[in-house]
Amino acid sequence: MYILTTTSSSPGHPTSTLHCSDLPTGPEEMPTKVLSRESENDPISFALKPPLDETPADREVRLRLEKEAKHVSDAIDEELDRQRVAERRGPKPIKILLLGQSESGKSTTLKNFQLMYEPKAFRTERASWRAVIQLNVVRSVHLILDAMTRVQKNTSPTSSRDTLTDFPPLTPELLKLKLRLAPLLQVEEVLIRRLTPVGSGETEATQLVSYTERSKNYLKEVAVNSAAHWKDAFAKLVSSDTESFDSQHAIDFDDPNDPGIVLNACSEDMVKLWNDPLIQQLLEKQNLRMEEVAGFFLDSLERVTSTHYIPTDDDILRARLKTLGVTEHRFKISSGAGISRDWRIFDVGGHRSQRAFWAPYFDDMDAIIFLAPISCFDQVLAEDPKVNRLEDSVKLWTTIVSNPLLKDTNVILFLNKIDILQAKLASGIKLSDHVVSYGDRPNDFENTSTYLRRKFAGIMKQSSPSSRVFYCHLTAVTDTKSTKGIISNVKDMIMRQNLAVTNLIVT
Ligand SMILES: Nc1nc2c(ncn2[C@@H]2O[C@H](COP(=O)(O)OP(=O)(O)OP(=O)(O)O)[C@@H](O)[C@H]2O)c(=O)[nH]1
Ligand SMILES: [Mg+2]
Repeated sequence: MYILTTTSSSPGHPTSTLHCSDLPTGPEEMPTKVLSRESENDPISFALKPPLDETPADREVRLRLEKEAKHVSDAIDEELDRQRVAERRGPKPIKILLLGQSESGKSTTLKNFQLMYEPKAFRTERASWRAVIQLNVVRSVHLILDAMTRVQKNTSPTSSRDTLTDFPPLTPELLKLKLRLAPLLQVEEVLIRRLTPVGSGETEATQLVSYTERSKNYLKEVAVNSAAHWKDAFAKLVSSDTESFDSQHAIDFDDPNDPGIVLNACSEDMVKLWNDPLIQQLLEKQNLRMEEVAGFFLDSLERVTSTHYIPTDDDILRARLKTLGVTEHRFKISSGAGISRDWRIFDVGGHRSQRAFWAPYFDDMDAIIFLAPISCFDQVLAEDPKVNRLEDSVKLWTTIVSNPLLKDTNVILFLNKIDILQAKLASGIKLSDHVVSYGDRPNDFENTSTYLRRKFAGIMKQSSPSSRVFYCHLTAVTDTKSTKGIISNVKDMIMRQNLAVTNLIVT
C-alpha cells in the first residue's frame, strides 16, 4: 500500500493529489523515501531491510516475492472495499440462531426453512438423507438386538441385576431372527464410515444413548461435524441432471455397495422382529420406547427398505443426525412487494459439550428460536442420566433469557414435540409424576401445555434484564403443514421488527 500524503497543507495552495498513474509500478520502485522517513530504530523497517550481503539473485527473488505479496494485499483491499460498498448499499442480513438441548428439533426446524425457501436444494439431498434413514433403521434394530442380548445374559439395564430373571426365554424363532439380522451391524459400520470419514473427528467417543434413568443402553449415536461435508459422501449417488432431482433417477439403485441391498434382504426379518409380541414386552420391561428414539422408522420398515425407496419430505424431517459445531445456512426470503432479504440461520449442536460454542453468536442476532421439547418430561439427558430433560430445558431457557447480551434480541419459544406429548398423555403417563408442582390438574394436553407455557413465560418475565414480548408456539416441527404456518408468522414478525429497528417503518 502506498501512502497518498503528498498534499500541500499550506492555506491557499491547492491540494496536489498523487494519482495512481504517478505511482511506481513495481516494488523495485517502491517509494523508499516514504519507508526511509521511518525511524532507523523502527523494528519493522529494520526487519524489512534487505540483508547487506544480498546477492543479485537473492535480490531478484526478494523483489518477485514482494511483488506477489503486493498483488495479494491489493486484492484483499479491493475485496474489502467491495464488501463495504455492498454492505452500505443493501440492508444487513437477518440473522437467526436456533438454540435448545440435543434432540430438541433445531436441525428439523432448519429443514422446514429449507423446504419452504430452498425446496430444490433440499430435495437434491435425498440420496444423503436416504443413507441417514438407513442408519436410523439399523440403529433401532441394533437397540432391539442389544435388549435381547441382555435377556439372554439375564443382565438388566438397571442397577438392580435381577429384574430380567423372571422374563420368559427368547423363542427359537426369535433367536434365529437375531442371528439372521447380524449382517445389519456391518451395514451400520459401513454407513458410519461413509458419513464420518477417518480423521474428521465426527463421531463422539462418549456413550450417547441412555434412554431413561432405569433403562440405559450403550450404543453410540452418530454425530456429524458441521464443518465436514458429510453429504458429499453420497453425492455420487445423486444425478447431476437437476430436472430429475425428484425422480427415481436421483439415486443409483444399481450401486453394488448400496447398503439398501442388505437392508432389503433383511426387511422381512426386521418386520417380524418388531411385530413380535415378546419383543414388545421385552422393550416395555426395559423401558425402551422405540417410538421416542430419534429417527424412528420401524413402523415404515417395508417402505423404507424397499429396493427403490426414495425418502419423502416427511422422512427427511424425521431422519436423525446429531449436530456438532455450528452451521450457517443462507436463504433469500421474500418480504413481499417483490423485495427479498438475505437471511442467515445458524444451527448449533445442543449436546452439553457443544453449548460453549453458542455464546460467540449472541451479540449479532435478530432473533433466537429456542426449542424446548415438552414431551421429554419423563426422560433424562443422554449425556447425564441424572438430569431430567425438561428440567435441563427450563434451566437453559433461564440462562438464555437472563443473558444481558441478548436483552434486545427477540426470543421465540417453540414448545416442541407436542405430537409425542399428546400420545404420551393419552397412554396414561402423568406429568405430575415428574413435575410435582403440576399437582392434581387434569392430565390432558390443553392443561399440561398451558401450564408449561405459563412456566416458561413466567421465567422470561422474572429473569429478562428488560421487559420484552413472550413469543411462544406449540409445535411439532416434523409436521411440515402446521410448521409452515408458524414459520411464516415468525418470519413476518422478525421482518417487521427488523424494519422497525432500522427505522424504515414506524410501529
Ligand atoms: N415426533 C416428533 N419428532 C420430532 C419433533 N421435532 C424433532 N423431532 C425428531 O427428533 C429428532 C431430533 O431432532 P433434531 O432436529 O435432530 O434435534 P437437534 O435439536 O438438532 O439435536 P442436536 O443436533 O443433537 O442438537 C429427529 O429425529 C427429529 O425428526 C417433533 O415435534 N415431533
Ligand atoms: Mg441438530
